[in-house]
Amino acid sequence: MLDVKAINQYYGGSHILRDVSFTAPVGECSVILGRNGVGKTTLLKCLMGILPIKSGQVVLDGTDISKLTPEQRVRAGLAYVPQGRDIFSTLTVEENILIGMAKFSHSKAGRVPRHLYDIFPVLDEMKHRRGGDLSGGQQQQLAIARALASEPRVLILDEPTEGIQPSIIKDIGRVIKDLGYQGDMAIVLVEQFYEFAEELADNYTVLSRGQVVAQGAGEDMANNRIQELVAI
Ligand SMILES: Nc1ncnc2c1ncn2[C@@H]1O[C@H](COP(=O)(O)OP(=O)(O)OP(=O)(O)O)[C@@H](O)[C@H]1O
Repeated sequence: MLDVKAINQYYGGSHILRDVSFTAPVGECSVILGRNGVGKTTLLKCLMGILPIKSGQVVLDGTDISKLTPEQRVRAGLAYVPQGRDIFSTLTVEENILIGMAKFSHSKAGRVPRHLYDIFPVLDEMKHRRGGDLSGGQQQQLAIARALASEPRVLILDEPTEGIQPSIIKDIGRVIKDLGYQGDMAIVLVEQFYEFAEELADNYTVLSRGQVVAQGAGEDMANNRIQELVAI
């Protein structure tokens, strides 16, 4: 379980995140919603240690990881699929996935586990192609496979549907749902595509101007009119 406790973050003098707290239980998809610029990506970067926090705590399975470097957090069990995907375009699909396994010993880190290609068959077909030659949707699948290759306890996804065609959005939704059902990782999903978020959410947190303004169970999102809070 990931426990985020009263995080505060600043860019220079601008107070971007204000006492943001939420819990992401294992086996659940925890959705973070909010309009453009409210601080969602900043929050994820703080969870990963890419940006420092001024105060608050990030607690993974009871251990405070707030002071760890991003690399140490990956070793501790966090995996991050950034907005824009950050695929290495000159490396092959297989090499991109292997980068996600860098935390493992040499013997294990050299081969892509079969189940990742079973989850994303298109990556198996294209494993010798360069990452840069893939479509946007295929790159998103590759970025998720690379994150899963580290066998995370917490999978953190920043807008995985952005710029992706509907058929691949469906595939990605199915994968996220299945990962939740497996029950061995917590999923944190930042998403602007409301219907996709509502479909997957076990619980939700809405941010506005860096603050939590609504929180609850995914099944209550419609009744609580959450879409109105995030409509652009
Ligand atoms: N490096 C930076 N320096 C200064 N301000 C920044 C920086 N990065 C982001 N900001 C500002 O911080 C605020 C939060 O940005 P952030 O990218 O976290 O929002 P977001 O909710 O993820 O938005 P989007 O949905 O557009 O990705 C915005 O006002 C943004 O302009």
